[in-house]
Amino acid sequence: MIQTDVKSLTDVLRDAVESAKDKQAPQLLSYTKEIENVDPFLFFHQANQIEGDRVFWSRSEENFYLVGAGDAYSIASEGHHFNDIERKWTSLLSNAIVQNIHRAPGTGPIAFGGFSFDPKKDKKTLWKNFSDSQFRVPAYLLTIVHNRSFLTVNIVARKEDHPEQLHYEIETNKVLLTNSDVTLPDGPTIELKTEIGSDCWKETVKNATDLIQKGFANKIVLAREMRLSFKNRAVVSPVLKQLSETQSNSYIFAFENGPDCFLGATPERLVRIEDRQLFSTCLAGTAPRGKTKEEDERIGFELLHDEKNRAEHEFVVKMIREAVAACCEAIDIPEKPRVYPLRNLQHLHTPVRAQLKEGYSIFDVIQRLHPTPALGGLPRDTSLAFIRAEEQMDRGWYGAPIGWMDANDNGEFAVAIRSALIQGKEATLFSGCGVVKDSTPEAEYQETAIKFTPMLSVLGG
Ligand SMILES: C=C(O[C@H]1C=CC=C(C(=O)O)[C@@H]1O)C(=O)O
Ligand SMILES: [Mg+2]
Repeated sequence: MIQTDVKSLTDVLRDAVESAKDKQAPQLLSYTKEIENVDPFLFFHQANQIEGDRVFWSRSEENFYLVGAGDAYSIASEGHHFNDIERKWTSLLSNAIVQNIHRAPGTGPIAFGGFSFDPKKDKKTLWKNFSDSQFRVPAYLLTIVHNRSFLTVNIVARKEDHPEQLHYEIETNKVLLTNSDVTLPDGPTIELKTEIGSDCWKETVKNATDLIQKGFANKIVLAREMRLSFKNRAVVSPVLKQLSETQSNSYIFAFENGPDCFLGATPERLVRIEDRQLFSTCLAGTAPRGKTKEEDERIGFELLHDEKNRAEHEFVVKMIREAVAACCEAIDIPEKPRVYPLRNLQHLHTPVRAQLKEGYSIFDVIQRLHPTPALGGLPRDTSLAFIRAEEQMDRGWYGAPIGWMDANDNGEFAVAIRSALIQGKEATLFSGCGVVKDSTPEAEYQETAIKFTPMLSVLGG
């Protein structure tokens, strides 16, 4: 990576085109500048007018936002080729010209993307626009961090490009993206709501429970779908804004691929790496929220002491502890979970902290962690084989890692649950639950019903 001194955009564009000519190969240029504060939802909305797809990421408690417009560069593959993606990303960075004096997290060149849950599952047309592994470097990236806004322009310059022309395009797009004189349209209105294969799903839960009781597995996570039809094409920007306003303690994310947009509000962090510190989360075990403070506290207390939910949770802690031990030191995991409240439900939660050992990257951690028994089960192979064979749906990107990484080895991935795939006038919502020996189909059905609500409520439900 060539870090340039402070130069004007015109000058670095000229450098990039010259370099493309010298190398006879495209040259990635990344140029970051602090800008006036911008509303991230308006930026996302306006990004619809820029060629290419959009991405969104936020953690509202931390006032951290990443909003990407257009693709400067993409890396995609069928299958989970973690090493291959990492190699391509590292090689792209090593040849990039970067001007980023601020070096704030999430600024400069970032790769934003995700994975499918299980590349070995038969694919359904629902997910036809998504690859098993797919990352993009947004052409325009808004980063809001510590109450400051930054705009990074990532551009692949080619030998035949004219620096002045590129400059003109960038300036025009910048004006468009940061235009604050727009209002967000309304969210969608539902015409039809269908839960897919509920009876069959309950049957599968029963089969999984039987298998567990016979000792073939400890835990199997099973998911189901709900389909919505809207009156008009759903616009994503107001949905993201509403998610952000209603779902605290969550990551709000969106990844667009042509006419489709996968989005959600997930409470589950898979891994965050910051200055080689690793943070992960064990999240499993669920109960509803109470209507009054007393009822809420009673339900939370019962959840903490409930044998079935504690078992569901412990399988996750055990596996994450082992996975993290393989690539970290100074591991810190509390003995007991605590209650993690969300708007519509509460979970058992155990935070994980560790120090990533030299020679390991965020991809090494993802590869070891995915899928945790919060989405797959235990043992991993047995549960995945069961899901592959018995689950009636294609999870696609639901339940899989989604997130970003920057040029300084920092990054963060969440597990894409509480999510939906919006496709024009339709949306598919996903919800799953951990089946253990004491599970009953009806209780698991109710649990998955509550897990639809974060998405359903912002989609007009
Ligand atoms: C699989 C989902 O949730 C997981 C995460 C937290 C709690 C879970 C549970 O209690 O079953 C699930 O393992 C989902 O929301 O679709
Ligand atoms: Mg559960």
